[in-house]
Amino acid sequence: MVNEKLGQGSNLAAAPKSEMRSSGQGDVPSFGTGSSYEDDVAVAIRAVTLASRLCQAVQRKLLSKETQAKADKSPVTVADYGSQALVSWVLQRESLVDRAALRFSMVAEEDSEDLRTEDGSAMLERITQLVNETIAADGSFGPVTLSKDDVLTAIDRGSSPGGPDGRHWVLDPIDGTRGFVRGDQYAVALGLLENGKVVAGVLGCPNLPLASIGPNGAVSSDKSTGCLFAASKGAGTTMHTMDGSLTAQKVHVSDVCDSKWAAFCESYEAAHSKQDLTANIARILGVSAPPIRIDSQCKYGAMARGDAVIYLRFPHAGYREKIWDHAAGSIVITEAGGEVFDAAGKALDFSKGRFLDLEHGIVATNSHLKDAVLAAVQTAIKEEQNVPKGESSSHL
Ligand SMILES: Nc1ncnc2c1ncn2[C@@H]1O[C@H](COP(=O)(O)O)[C@@H](OP(=O)(O)O)[C@H]1O
Ligand SMILES: [Mg+2]
Repeated sequence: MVNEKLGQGSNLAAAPKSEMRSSGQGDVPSFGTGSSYEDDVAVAIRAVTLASRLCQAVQRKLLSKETQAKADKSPVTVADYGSQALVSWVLQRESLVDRAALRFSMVAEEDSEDLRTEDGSAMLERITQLVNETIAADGSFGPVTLSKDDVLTAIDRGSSPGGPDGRHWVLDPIDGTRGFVRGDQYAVALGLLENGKVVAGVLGCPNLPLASIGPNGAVSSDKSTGCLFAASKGAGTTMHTMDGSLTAQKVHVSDVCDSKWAAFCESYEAAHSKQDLTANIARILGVSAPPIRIDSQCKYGAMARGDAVIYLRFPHAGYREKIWDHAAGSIVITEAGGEVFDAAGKALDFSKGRFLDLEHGIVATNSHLKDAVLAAVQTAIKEEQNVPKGESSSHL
């Protein structure tokens, strides 16, 4: 639900920080709410926008040689590394004039180990070229060229363990790698933790339609794509167009009170979330709309503007959630008026290091539906536990 205009935007990444702070007639919108994280959000928008451009360029000409398998078999692309290098480089660069310079810490998904091997050297070359092309095309950073070592160093700045104290940037350079490789949805997700709490978050969603992807969205004639969501504690959530061409708007979660009308979203990949369990939760709630299945934290962005009313995520046994998969997305939801919690109804705890420590599953919805959704989740989990192995609880 888009309900309030905030500021003008045209070229988010290209403007110097001083202009980003202004609310005057410059190219870039002020986040403009008097938030104490205004500067952090402005820098994060700049970093995420630049990284998203690199990802867009790679996705356009995705070549099979640009993917390689990680030890855990998930696909990793040149863009994953390039995105992390760029975000890290922008944050570090801005932090040099920032009071937090000495405490710079980033918890990020990738590390450079594979790139430091002989096999990784061609890929490192390509990443360095892409990073430099992206910086040059932006034009606002002056004549700067990163060496391969600079790129490796920037990537490895993401190795912080995080934890309960101090400030930590939390980055997923490409969330939804599978969607990215498939040519579908993905997000560049950057959050900021302060003493274990998420205080700011920016989600770049280059392929997300500006129009709703909810049950009624198909009627829109607006087929343009590319959204960026920005949130900080106490300041709400705004949606910007990725190219900055339209006015940034404040967004709010849906205020649907009857779960019968509440569309829900979930992972596209069945391997990431138990779709028989979520189907049963939907059945208990009386939801009739089919699930909206998309990759990445784009789900959080879409929900923050009301496309879906519920987000359900129930990984298969043994999976441990990482903080970068939810930090930015969770504040985008909570600042848009929603709630994010686990199957016990507890808020997510980002203070435990690189992993989330939670009671099975992640759920988001509005405050009207929290109790009903939580009750349905707990019922469905109990039913699932009573079902003999091999049978689906949704058939009960
Ligand atoms: N077996 C599994 N169960 C749950 N989540 C998984 C998973 N394997 C990978 N993931 C996580 O799911 C994320 C994508 O979320 P979604 O399913 O919402 O698109 C992945 O992010 P990356 O693509 O950044 O690795 C990864 O962290
Ligand atoms: Mg991820």
